[in-house]
Amino acid sequence: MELMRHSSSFLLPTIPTDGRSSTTYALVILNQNLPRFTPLLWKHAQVRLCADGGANRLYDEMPELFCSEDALDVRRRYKPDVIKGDMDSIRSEVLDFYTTLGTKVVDESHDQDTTDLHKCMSYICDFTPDLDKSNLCILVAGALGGRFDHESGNLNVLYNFSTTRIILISDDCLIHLLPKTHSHEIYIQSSAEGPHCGLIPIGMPSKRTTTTGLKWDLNDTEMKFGGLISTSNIVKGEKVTVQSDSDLLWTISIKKL
Ligand SMILES: Nc1ncnc2c1ncn2[C@@H]1O[C@H](COP(=O)(O)OP(=O)(O)OP(=O)(O)O)[C@@H](O)[C@H]1O
Ligand SMILES: Cc1ncc(C[n+]2csc(CCO)c2C)c(N)n1
Repeated sequence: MELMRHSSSFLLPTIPTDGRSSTTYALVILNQNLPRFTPLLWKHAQVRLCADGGANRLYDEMPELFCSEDALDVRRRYKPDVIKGDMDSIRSEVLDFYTTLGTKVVDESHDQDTTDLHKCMSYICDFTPDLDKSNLCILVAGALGGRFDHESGNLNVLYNFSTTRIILISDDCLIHLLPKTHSHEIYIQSSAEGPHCGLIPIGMPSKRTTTTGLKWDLNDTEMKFGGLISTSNIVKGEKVTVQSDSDLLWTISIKKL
């Protein structure tokens, strides 16, 4: 079975080069509290999108993260490449502001069956020919901690685009999918994340999951909703390994620095 490596290097000020081909990051900003480290994610990303009302968050909340600076200067500095969605949440002054700066706007108000995040994923996957997708990782800021229907829709996108690396991020934690097609090595950035973590079998039960590197490791253990799921687990060291017969969600806390 092929090995998949994971590392939250995007939480670090500079991404270490380890000899492997470097990751290309894309950033999607959602309509939910902007995580305090969004400027770091922005710096690492090569393409930046707002999902509809996510543009309001960028416009309103980015200046709050740079409170000693002029708000207009901050807004001009953080100009998204694309705003895409059904455009029922973005305010007209925000749309006008970014359109004038040259942001591309993709109005898909005709599609009322997919979420604005889903629309942004399709854009990154299908309409960014210049983006190197050989090692692409999509960071989604503001994906958790709000309405449960939206949170569930955001999780569903991990399954809709299960062959793409996607990381859902809030101020408190991150979540990504560990596909059953691979065994997984997760390198813990202990200055920025942990120790609390979880392995969640959403979608279907797992008959057998085996881990190393956790305080409560699983050893060919069954996990299912209605039975055992691994919450409030703790990472012990630098590396966690996971192998499972089911897709699992990996979640880990983000440290308040
Ligand atoms: N409260 C929330 N919690 C988590 N994610 C959210 C929340 N609100 C919005 N999002 C995410 O941000 C994206 C854009 O949000 P926006 O408010 O523009 O969506 P919407 O479809 O217009 O919402 P609504 O259901 O209120 O009409 C959504 O597709 C979703 O992924
Ligand atoms: C079964 C079903 N439930 C809800 C919606 C509504 N919906 C889902 S995504 C979306 C767009 C949000 O920007 C809307 C309105 C639907 N179409 N089908």
